[in-house]
Amino acid sequence: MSDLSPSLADPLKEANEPSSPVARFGPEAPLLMDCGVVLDHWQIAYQTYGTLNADKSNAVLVCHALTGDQYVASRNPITGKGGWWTAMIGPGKPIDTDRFFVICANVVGGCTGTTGPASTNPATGKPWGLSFPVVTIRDMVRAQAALIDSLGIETLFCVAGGSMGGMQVLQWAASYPGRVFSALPLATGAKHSAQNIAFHEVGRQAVMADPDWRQGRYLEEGTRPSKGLSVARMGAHITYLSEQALHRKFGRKLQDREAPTFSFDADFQVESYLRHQGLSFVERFDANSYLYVTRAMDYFDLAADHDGVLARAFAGTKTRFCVASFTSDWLFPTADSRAIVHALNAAGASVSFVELESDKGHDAFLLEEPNLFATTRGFIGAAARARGL
Ligand SMILES: CC(=O)SCCNC(=O)CCNC(=O)[C@H](O)C(C)(C)COP(=O)(O)OP(=O)(O)OC[C@H]1O[C@@H](n2cnc3c(N)ncnc32)[C@H](O)[C@@H]1OP(=O)(O)O
Ligand SMILES: N[C@@H](CCO)C(=O)O
Repeated sequence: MSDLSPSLADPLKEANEPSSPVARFGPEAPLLMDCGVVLDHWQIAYQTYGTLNADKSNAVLVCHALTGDQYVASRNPITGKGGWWTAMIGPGKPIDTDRFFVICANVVGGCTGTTGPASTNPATGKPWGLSFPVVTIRDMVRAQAALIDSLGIETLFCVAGGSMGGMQVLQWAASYPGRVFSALPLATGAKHSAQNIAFHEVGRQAVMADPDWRQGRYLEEGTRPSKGLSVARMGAHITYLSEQALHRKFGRKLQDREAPTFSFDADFQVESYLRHQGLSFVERFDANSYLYVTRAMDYFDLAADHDGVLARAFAGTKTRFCVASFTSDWLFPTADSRAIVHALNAAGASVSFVELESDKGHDAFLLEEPNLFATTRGFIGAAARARGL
């Protein structure tokens, strides 16, 4: 397996050169959003890696998760860190940029260059804030389709992503069935569960309870609701891990001390770790974007868009699917993936399914998981042969 699991020891060393540094696409056509608003002026920030072939048949669209960005396989200029999926994408890697043209775009509502609540509303000259229209997963995908059109790509060879990225993969397959040759939804679901909505609501309330949030107008008022956003991330981060992973990493070990301090300082390593996750998050993410993007996930319910029957979302599909879940993922448990697979089978789709053994929880899809790399390599390789690539 060692050739399938590139080292993550130095993510910057692993980072690739994007073929489109800081590309921005500002379409002439307005974006019609599910909430009924028409966004006249908008843009998408995206990165590409590898080379588009002559007949434009080798494009892989990678969709990012909740707080991801377009820097999927190259240095992120905001954090200075390597891309979030450098283990998966690059020359010779499971999504091989020597063969495929990889595109990754920041979602609408996001905060790394694509239009979102922190962008300026041209009508007022001020940040949109909460006057930005509520975004759905389908809006994100509609915007990506405009980008893909602009690149002259009719059919994507593959659409891949985990978590909220996986929701976009499913939405792509449902909205544009003729434009997706293969689809790789990972650690995801066809709807957000009540428990997941509940966790998101706790996070949003933490943001909105911060007095520096200023009813969403903090950019105009020169404040930042860092404390609220940090607490939101701390809570959410627990859901991305697992009990086993927390025990393995930290157990009940104390942080830089021999004994409890009888205070509310971060005595335990796990407390110090969560504080670090919260603090580093607020340096790279906008609080209002957090409200909008979590909401988009909450609203996602693909069956509801098809008379309550998920299989109808995939009726007549020719797309080849590979669905994967992780054993320790309690945020998007294997049952969620099975529901997708049942619907795909009912729709007569070509689908394979794998439940990957891992104790790393939901975020396992972001980590060095040799079995995930092997699955991806195998699925993409077979699809490429079927596509004649
Ligand atoms: C698909 C997408 O779109 S990507 C989405 C956006 N990106 C992410 O969500 C990535 C952020 N998430 C993470 O980092 C998640 O923790 C994981 C699970 C993916 C990473 O897992 P791992 O690589 O195992 O890292 P781990 O969870 O141990 O965290 C390491 C960090 O915690 C810090 N840390 C570890 N122990 C402690 C401690 N006791 N006290 C304080 N900080 C600590 C490390 O210094 C390191 O900090 P750094 O990231 O600033 O360098
Ligand atoms: N930890 C990842 C996945 C969450 O689903 C993120 O923040 O985007």
